[in-house]
Amino acid sequence: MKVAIYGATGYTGVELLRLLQNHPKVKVSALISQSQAGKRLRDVFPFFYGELGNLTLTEEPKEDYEVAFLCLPHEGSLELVPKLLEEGKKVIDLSGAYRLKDPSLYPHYYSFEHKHPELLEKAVYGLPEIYRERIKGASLIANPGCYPTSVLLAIYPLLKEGIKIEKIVITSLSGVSGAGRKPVQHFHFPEMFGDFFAYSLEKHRHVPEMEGVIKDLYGINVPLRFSPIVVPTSRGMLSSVSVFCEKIEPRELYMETYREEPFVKVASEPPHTKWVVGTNLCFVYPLWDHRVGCLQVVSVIDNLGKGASSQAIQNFNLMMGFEETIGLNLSLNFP
Ligand SMILES: NC(=O)C1=CN([C@@H]2O[C@H](COP(=O)(O)OP(=O)(O)OC[C@H]3O[C@@H](n4cnc5c(N)ncnc54)[C@H](OP(=O)(O)O)[C@@H]3O)[C@@H](O)[C@H]2O)C=CC1
Ligand SMILES: CC(=O)N[C@@H](CCC(=O)OP(=O)(O)O)C(=O)O
Repeated sequence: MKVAIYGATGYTGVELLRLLQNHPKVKVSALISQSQAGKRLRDVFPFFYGELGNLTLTEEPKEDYEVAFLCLPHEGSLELVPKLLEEGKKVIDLSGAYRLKDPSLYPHYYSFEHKHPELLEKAVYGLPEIYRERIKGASLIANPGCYPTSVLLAIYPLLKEGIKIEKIVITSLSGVSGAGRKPVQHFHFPEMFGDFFAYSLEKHRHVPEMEGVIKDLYGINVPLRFSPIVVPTSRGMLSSVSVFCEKIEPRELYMETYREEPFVKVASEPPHTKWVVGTNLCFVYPLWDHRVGCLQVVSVIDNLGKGASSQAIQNFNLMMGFEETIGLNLSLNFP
């Protein structure tokens, strides 16, 4: 299966290439790059060698291919998706440009008018543990954001079971690679090293993304309080999700929900990000707090893995009718 990567030199693009190198059904046939066009991949990233390293980055694809992975800023994907679909390509978009169903949310949360609202209905939200069947028939996948992946997997058993929920309070910690490769002053090494801080407390585009899935599964809106925090590590994400809900004994429900899932594991102690970095795994750890009377769920993922590129490959496998786990049997670096 020939694939093209758009935005090949960004963080999610490079991670995708790292993983696709070992995918037995994939041949990367086009690497699209604006900033590095004309160079070989190995000239930009010496750790890619062999056939892949010798591929030249180009502004437009030179060879035909069947599936496009878009590792672009939201605005870039917004423009490109309709064109690729018209050409008959299947598209996996890692940006947020097609994640929300309601186009009227885009000006507020993304600062642009959505020019292709008809495609929002067509796009399938690519969280396999929830939408596996829809993904299999899709031609456009909106790959989820990293925070929503960690949070939705932490609460999915409750939504599926119809547990009565009053409100959800989320605190999520992310490594700096979540912000992408483009330099920004407050992520500059001397400022970020030894520092961590909350941001976007009043408005983050992942709130309507999570709310949309909750409404779809659960039928009603649930108030969400979301606090993202960036910490001075490169990769990894930990979400602590407090769910004010009817009293439950969560362990069996979580074990039952995820028993057959290859990538979601129920931990028996609070999980670490070092358990997942470099992999497509998510660990969830549910705990009923008898004192406050709420459920706390801690989840960990790699923001560039299950939060982006390896999840995109899981979606690709499903879309193409391959076994869901191929190319994703990944080992991590511990410690
Ligand atoms: N980082 C993360 O943890 C996650 C990111 N995402 C989403 O995935 C997408 C890619 O993210 P990520 O790889 O981190 O981003 P990066 O900033 O690291 O890379 C994006 C790449 O897109 C290309 N590009 C094309 N046009 C532009 C432009 N106008 N401005 C900047 N870059 C441009 C560039 O590559 P080139 O020059 O080669 O064309 C750039 O390196 C984004 O939409 C992001 O929101 C989703 C989940 C997690
Ligand atoms: C640390 C950091 O800045 N993280 C990013 C999340 C990246 C991600 O998942 O995002 P998209 O929705 O952009 O695809 C942020 O909060 O904007």
